[in-house]
Amino acid sequence: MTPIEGQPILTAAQMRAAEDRAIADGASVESLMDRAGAGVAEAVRRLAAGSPVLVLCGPGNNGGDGYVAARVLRQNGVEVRVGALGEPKTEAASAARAAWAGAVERFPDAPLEQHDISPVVVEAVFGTGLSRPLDDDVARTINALVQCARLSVAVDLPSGVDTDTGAELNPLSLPHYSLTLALGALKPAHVLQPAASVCGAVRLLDIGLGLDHIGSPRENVSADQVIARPPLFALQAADHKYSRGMVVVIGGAMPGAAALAVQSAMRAGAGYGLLFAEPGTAMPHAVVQRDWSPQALTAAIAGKPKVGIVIGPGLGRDDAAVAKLDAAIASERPIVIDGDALHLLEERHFAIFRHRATIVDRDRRVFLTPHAGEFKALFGAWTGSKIAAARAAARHSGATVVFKGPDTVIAHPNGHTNVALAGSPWLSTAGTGDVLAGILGATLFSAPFGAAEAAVWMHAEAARRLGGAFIADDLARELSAVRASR
Ligand SMILES: NC(=O)C1=CN([C@@H]2O[C@H](COP(=O)(O)OP(=O)(O)OC[C@H]3O[C@@H](n4cnc5c(N)ncnc54)[C@H](OP(=O)(O)O)[C@@H]3O)[C@@H](O)[C@H]2O)[C@H](O)CC1
Ligand SMILES: [K+]
Repeated sequence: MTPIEGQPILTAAQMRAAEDRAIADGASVESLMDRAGAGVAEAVRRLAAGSPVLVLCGPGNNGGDGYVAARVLRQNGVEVRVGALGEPKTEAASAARAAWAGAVERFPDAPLEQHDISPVVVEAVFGTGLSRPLDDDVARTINALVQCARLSVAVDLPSGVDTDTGAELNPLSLPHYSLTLALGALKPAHVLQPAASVCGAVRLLDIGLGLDHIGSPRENVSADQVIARPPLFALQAADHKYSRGMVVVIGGAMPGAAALAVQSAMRAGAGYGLLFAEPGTAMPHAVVQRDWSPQALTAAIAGKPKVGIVIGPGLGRDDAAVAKLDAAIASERPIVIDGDALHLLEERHFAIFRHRATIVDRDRRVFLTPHAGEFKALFGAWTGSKIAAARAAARHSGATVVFKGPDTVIAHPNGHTNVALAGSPWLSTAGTGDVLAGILGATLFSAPFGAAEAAVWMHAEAARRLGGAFIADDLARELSAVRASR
C-alpha cells in the first residue's frame, strides 16, 4: 500500500488505455486481476486481524478482484463469505468466480438480517465501470453493511461515486469507508469531493500496469497529480531581504485582510513585506506601510528584481479599488489576484479577457485564486469534473488558476493540473484565503517547482500542525515553523 502524495491521477478512460497498453505488452486481464485481488487480500488480512470478512462482488472486473481477494484470504486462513450481485459478466471475472470454491450468497434478494452483518466488509461491487446510479435496494444494502462494519474497504472505488467527477450518483448519501484501495493509479474520485470523503483513507496498490512513465516530462501522458511536500529553496549565507523576494500587498477598505496577507508572506519566507493600506492599520513592525498612489507603487518596486504583487484581500470594490487593480496589472510583475480583485475582474465584464494581453502575454506569472462562488462568477457555471473546469479556466485565461475548496485544484495554462488532498476542515474560517494569497506571494520566489502548489501545501500543513479551532492569525503565525521545516 503506497501513500498517494505526488501520485498521478487517471480518468476511467485513461485507466482503460493503460490496461490496454499493459495487455499489448504481454499482461492479461487475469494476471492484473490476480495481482489486484492478492494486494487487496494482503491489506485486508492485516487490518482485519482475525475477524471474519464479507466480500461483496459485482458483475464486472471489480467483482472479479473481489473473488480473487476472497480466495486468497481464505487460503491464508481468514474466515470469508462472498455476497454477489448477479453472475459475472466478463471472462476474467467468471474465471475468478469459478476459482472461488466457497458458497456465494445473493444480495440484495432479501431484506438484511442481523446475521448478514460482518465486522469487516470488502466492497468490490463497482469500480471504474459504474455507468449509472445504483438501484435503490443495492445502494441501501451496501450502505447498511458498510455502516455496520468495524472496517470497510472499497476495492478501487466506493460503489456509487462517479470515477471522473467525484460526484455521488445516488440521492441517498453514501457511507464513509475506512479505506479505499486505488488499483494501479488514483482516479479523480479519490481526490475530488464529495467522493474523496466517502473513500476515507486512500492507498495505492500497484497491479503491474507499468505506469512509472506517467507524469515524467518526456511522456505526454496525464500530468494531473496529487500535490506532494514541495521542495523550497534553502537560504544562502549571501541572501538579503530583496534576494528572498519582496511581496507587495495592495489593500483597501478592509485593512485587516491585507494585513493578514502581508504577514503571511513574510512568515512564509519573503524577505520584505510592503503594505499599501489605510494609515494607522495595526501591523507587525517588520511590515513596511506606505500610503497608496500608483507612483508610490512604481517607486517602491523600481530596480527590485524579485517583486510579487498580491491584490484582493480587503481591497474593496469601489473606484479606488479598480484604479489599484489597474496599477497592479500595469506593473508587469508577477501577480496574485484574490478576493475582491476577482470580483472586479468579473464586474468589469470579464475584464480578465480584455486584459489578457496586458496580464499574460508578457511572460508574466499570473495567479487567480477563486473559491467556488468566485470561480463561477469569473468563468461561468460548471458541471462535471472540477479538474476539467479548472483546466479549461487556466487555458482560457492564460493564468494559473487555484480553484480553492476542500479539494483545491491548481491548473496551469499549459494544461498541467494538480490537486491537493483534503485539508483540515478547520480552514473554513474567515481570513484563511487572505493567508493563502500572502503565502503565494512568498513562494513565487522560493519554490523551484510550482509556487501555487507549494503555497497550498504550506497552508494545509500549518492547519494540520495547529489541530483545530484556530483563527487565520494563528495560521499566519504557524507558517514560520512550516517554512523553517522545509
Ligand atoms: N484498469 C485495470 O487495469 C484493471 C482493473 N480491474 C478492475 O476492474 C474494474 C473495472 O471493471 P469493469 O468491468 O470495467 O467495471 P465494473 O466492475 O466497475 O462494473 C461494470 C459492470 O457493472 C455494470 N454496471 C455499471 N453500472 C451499473 C449499475 N448502476 N447497476 C448495475 N450494473 C451496473 C456494467 O453493466 P453495463 O450495463 O453498464 O454494461 C458492467 O457489467 C476496476 O475498477 C478494477 O477494480 C481489474 O483488476 C483488472 C485490471
Ligand atoms: K468497489
